[in-house]
Amino acid sequence: MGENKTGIEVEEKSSGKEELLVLDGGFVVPDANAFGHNFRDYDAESERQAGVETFYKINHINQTHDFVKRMREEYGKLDKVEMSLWECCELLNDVIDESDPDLDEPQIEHLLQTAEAIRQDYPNEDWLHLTALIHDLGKVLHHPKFGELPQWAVVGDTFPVGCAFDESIVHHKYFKENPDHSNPAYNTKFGVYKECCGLDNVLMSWGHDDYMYLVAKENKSTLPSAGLFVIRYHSFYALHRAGAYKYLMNKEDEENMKWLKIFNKYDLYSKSKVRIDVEKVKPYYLSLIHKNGNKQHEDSRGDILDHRFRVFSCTDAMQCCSTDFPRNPITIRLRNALLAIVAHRMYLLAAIVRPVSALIS
Ligand SMILES: O[C@H]1[C@H](O)[C@@H](O)[C@H](O)[C@@H](O)[C@H]1O
Ligand SMILES: [Fe+2]
Ligand SMILES: [Fe+2]
Repeated sequence: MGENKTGIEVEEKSSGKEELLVLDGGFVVPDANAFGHNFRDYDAESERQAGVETFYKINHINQTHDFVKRMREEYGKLDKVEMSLWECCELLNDVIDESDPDLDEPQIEHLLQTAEAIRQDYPNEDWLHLTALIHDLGKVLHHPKFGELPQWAVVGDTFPVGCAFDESIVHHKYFKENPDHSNPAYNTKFGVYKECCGLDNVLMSWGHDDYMYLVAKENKSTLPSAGLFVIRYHSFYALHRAGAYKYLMNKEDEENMKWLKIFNKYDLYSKSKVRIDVEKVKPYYLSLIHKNGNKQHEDSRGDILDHRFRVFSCTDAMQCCSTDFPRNPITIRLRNALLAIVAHRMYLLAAIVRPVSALIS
């Protein structure tokens, strides 16, 4: 087992030969996932196969245009609890993604595995490190303290609703039982959309991606547009892997797609049983938050911003961890002093409003 300076350990096969693929820079990926199969093989007989397929069956039956609209309205309210970015990462210690054939580790591992892998090859793109760190934070929707949305409404690949479900979507056959599948308003190529309307105008199946995107947008995130694009579409494999739905994209989407394709390599192939040394890499990610804080101190509106910074400095963020959350039915607002990307500042607010049962009924 070797280790490099970013905290990612490089595993050597017992043969002594490193069966690894080299990507853009120093980051290397194994030729098989942690279970000995190809990555994203949804049919391979593995210990995860049946659970993953059941997940997609329920997901595909329930993700309708109407459901997504209601979830966006409710979760876009962003009210109640405040917490730091790092605290939110730590909540993902309790979340395991049932949709993923390649990973059954707690999601905090995945955030750091992805961010560290990107950092290795793109050391100067700190906005991308931050994007990686937060890209799956929306999975807190499944956390009991967040109302515990069922997995089918939080994780898994995403796809547009309001137009025909493309055959390239994983376990496509289960869409037959989705009411939109037989609704003429929603089951044509364009459905409710116009050609080249831009993905921003397209409703995506509800889950951690769109939720985190809403959080970032609502808080006037200064992440570059490519960062927000990565957050909203990183699970949209039908588009970025299979090339489906391209006719919904506009020029800006096409530009941003270049970064999404880069990001995807690290998001997918960094999944492994090799754990990141959290304590070792934590100072780097906290330093981004500190950097943000220092920027605020320099700001002419110092007093207001100082106050915010005090509240959300790393030290306070840690104290925050012991804070109890409201019980269900809950309305939570999350606020994170977030993301220093040199002169960039962002406040993260998140909301969970009421249990999903109330929304679905
Ligand atoms: O972005 C990923 C991807 O779409 C995986 O296929 C899915 O299993 C995960 O839930 C998600 O975070
Ligand atoms: Fe994701
Ligand atoms: Fe991910």
